[in-house]
Amino acid sequence: MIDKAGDPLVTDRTGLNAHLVVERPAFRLDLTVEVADGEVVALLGPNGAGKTTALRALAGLTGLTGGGILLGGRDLTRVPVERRAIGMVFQDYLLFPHMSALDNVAFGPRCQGASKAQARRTARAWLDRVGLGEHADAPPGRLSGGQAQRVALARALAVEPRLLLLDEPLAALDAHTRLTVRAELRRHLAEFAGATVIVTHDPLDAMVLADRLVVIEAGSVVQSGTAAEVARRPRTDYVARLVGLNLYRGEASGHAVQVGDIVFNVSEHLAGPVFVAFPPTAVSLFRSRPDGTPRNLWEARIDGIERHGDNARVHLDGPIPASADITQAALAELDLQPGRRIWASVKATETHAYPA
Ligand SMILES: Nc1ncnc2c1ncn2[C@@H]1O[C@H](COP(=O)(O)OP(=O)(O)OP(=O)(O)O)[C@@H](O)[C@H]1O
Repeated sequence: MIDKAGDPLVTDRTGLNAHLVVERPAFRLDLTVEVADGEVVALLGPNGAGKTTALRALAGLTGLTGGGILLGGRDLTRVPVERRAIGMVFQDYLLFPHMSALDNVAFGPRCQGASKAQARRTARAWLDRVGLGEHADAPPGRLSGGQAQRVALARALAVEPRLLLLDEPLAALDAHTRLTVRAELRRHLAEFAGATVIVTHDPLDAMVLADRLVVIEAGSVVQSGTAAEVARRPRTDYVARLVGLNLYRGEASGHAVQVGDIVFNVSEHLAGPVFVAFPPTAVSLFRSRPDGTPRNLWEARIDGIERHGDNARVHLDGPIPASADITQAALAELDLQPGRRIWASVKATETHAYPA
């Protein structure tokens, strides 16, 4: 079978099915990304995890050293960038500075063989859709950050791609613009029929824009699922910090979990290797050792304090690293200072344990 683009249709699969292997001297990316038509998947991960490399490999800008890419059943692995039916939005938008917004958007359809008039009609329709019809003649230099982002999105969508790739699409915007543009982008993504992959550092962008998260660390997928699934059962320190939880590996025996020298009482009944997670708000701090059970209790050293409005996050080191959220009033009352020793405890009902 041959599809419209003249390439062999190798399967009847829909959406994106990719196994990306990119080997470099000091880095190896090896991950599988599956995205259904109409689905938005966010690739999240720390610096250097391989997010951009994965996106560039999907686009054909970085060659694969193994694996392959199917898009709508077509094998794209050896198809050159310009024939991939892919739309891309980069962090800094990469608009052509000497062309008007309209010509920037018309560029893709033109490259696909549309007549000049037809390409401009398509571009105008897209600029109207993103609310920029009135700025069609403006060069990128006369657009605000939010407007340039919308032109970049219109340009990516004007080629009617089957796959949309967004690399930190909101990173260049100030906080206020980001809020509105994020909401608009979500609306456009909901209307887009193809598969979308978005790379972001920002958990909020990921949660608002994506149906599913794929967390990458050191070139591999460490966790994937909906934001709620990932947040509920983080499997690495990075994910735990992302969702604001304290996370430890331990050994469970019934309701007790041994984490180093500390025993946590947990509500779950488990055996063998487990994770124990609890939010910083579940940690209580005391100047002297509180009476009662020695479980869920440890002596720590204050490593640092961050103040946020009425609250403070206290970073603890000692037998286990942990964060505690307390009120500014409690901070003053306990006279907490970096370097000071303190007792920390956490309620069993606020810990959550699950198999590792
Ligand atoms: N062109 C290149 N040549 C060689 N190594 C590269 C190249 N680009 C990236 N790398 C390396 O590949 C690894 C993955 O980089 P990549 O940019 O994909 O990570 P990332 O997750 O997008 O990070 P960031 O969030 O910092 O953008 C890093 O170790 C990086 O130093």
